[in-house]
Amino acid sequence: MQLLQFDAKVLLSLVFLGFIGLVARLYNGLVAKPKRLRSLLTKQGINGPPPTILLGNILEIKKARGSINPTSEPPTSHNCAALLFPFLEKWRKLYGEVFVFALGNTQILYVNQPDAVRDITTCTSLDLGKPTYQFKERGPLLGQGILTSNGTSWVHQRKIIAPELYMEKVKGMVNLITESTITLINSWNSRIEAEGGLSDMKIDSYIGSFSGDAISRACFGSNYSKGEEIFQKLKQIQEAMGRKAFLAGIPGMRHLPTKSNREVWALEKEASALILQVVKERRAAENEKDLLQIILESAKNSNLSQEATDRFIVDNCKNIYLAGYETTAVAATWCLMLLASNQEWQERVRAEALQVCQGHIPDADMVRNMKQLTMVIHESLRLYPPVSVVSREAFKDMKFGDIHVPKGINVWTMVITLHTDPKLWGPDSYAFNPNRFANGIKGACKLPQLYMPFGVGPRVCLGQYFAMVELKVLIALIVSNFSFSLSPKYRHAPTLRLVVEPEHGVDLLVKKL
Ligand code: HEM
Repeated sequence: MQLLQFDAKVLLSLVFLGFIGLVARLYNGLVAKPKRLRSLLTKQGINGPPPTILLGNILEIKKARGSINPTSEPPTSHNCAALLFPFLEKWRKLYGEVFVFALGNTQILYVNQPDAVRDITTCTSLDLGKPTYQFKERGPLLGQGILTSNGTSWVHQRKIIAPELYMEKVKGMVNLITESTITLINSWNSRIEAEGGLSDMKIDSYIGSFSGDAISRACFGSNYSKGEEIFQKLKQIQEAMGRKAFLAGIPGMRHLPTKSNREVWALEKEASALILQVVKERRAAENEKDLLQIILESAKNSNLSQEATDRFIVDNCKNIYLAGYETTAVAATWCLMLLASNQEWQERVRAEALQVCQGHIPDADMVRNMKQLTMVIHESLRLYPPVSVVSREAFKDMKFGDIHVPKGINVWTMVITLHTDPKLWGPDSYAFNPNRFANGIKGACKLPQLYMPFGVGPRVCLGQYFAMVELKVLIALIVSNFSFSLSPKYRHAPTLRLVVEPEHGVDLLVKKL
């Protein structure tokens, strides 16, 4: 009995120690392993001063992000890098434009040194590609479409999709985009009328619906309402994945049939089934020339098995949605926030839109002629770039200038930091001043290649023309129909989810003109 009691105590202690060990392992999995990183880099023979190896502690990062104090004042300084990445900004001041740190098991080379940024972002070697850890984490959401693939598979997909989003093709889509915008204008009109001429509204869901509608029309043509259903499913997958984010970081957890994993898998199945249903209907009709049709035809011509063809179609539809929906929606939302807090620019953009469009719905030529609006959009994308970090993984040892990039390391270029660096943009780099773009991007920045809201090089955004036209049509029609200012409800708190977005949304006081 005595022995048994002792055994029970020992057993309990062992269980307890095991539990502590497990917690420590999990925690350790979330923080850096500097020793391993140091030996990895020393083996690669890095020249010059040794890189700084830091403990990228996820808990510290979370704490720093949580300490942002939202304010109701209209923002006058827009230093998003300091708000969103305080730890990286601190290290940058201490260690310069190139250093190494680790985030969990991922080793990251921070590179914001201009020549190295140029060499890395424009590198055409297939040995430098999209980080593979992202596919693992976001597998159900992205699959293996153009956004996540590398090597010859990426080359193949890019060749098919890119020509469909060239400027010439996008010009033919202006009418689709105006249809989506008019839906938004009508719903704002009804709401303002119902609320007695002035509405205090959170604009995010309206802008999100606009962006989803526009991309649905471009992708699925006449089946766009089905496109919206698919798109709702993708949003649900994204939300469900957000809920299980913590567990997803634990090795092996992604594949276990936990409740949250099962939810994601079920949603993924439903989204795939919906996409394939549209494809089936389409095969019967075969008279459309939208993005889905192009993807379909190319899949048909590439001798893939039925299963591989289906996967190719489903993954690329998902990728185009995900690449094009939230990015454009937040870009438009930030731009409207900036116009609401800078009345002078709102009036300038309105005067230009009214003069260029003369009461007509904007067409491709009118869109091209709105110079003030282009300057405002450039400035808005400079201060609030939806994609704040561009990342790559080296698939073999590489060298850029005197920077050695060991195989397996991830390279981060901080777009958000480059966009507001006073050395590149002058002393007013944190201020909203669209005038800096009066002579184009070259006139605005000392090193114009470092202005990269759409990325640069071989993986530059395929949807940049489409996105610019969307933004221009939307803003031009909004300023032509309404005047708006920031609501007292607005709390300025940029936050980083998949993209840089307003944590509490954007509230505007909107009046009909
Ligand atoms: C304001 C809106 C947008 C912004 C700021 C944006 C930004 C970006 C950036 C920075 C990249 C490059 C990432 C890298 O180099 O790793 C990218 C890639 C991409 N974007 Fe966009 N994007 C926008 C809208 C769109 C739209 C509307 C579409 C589709 C219609 C789209 C489709 C894509 C695709 C397919 C890629 C992947 C290209 C590749 O990897 O080869 N984007 N985007």
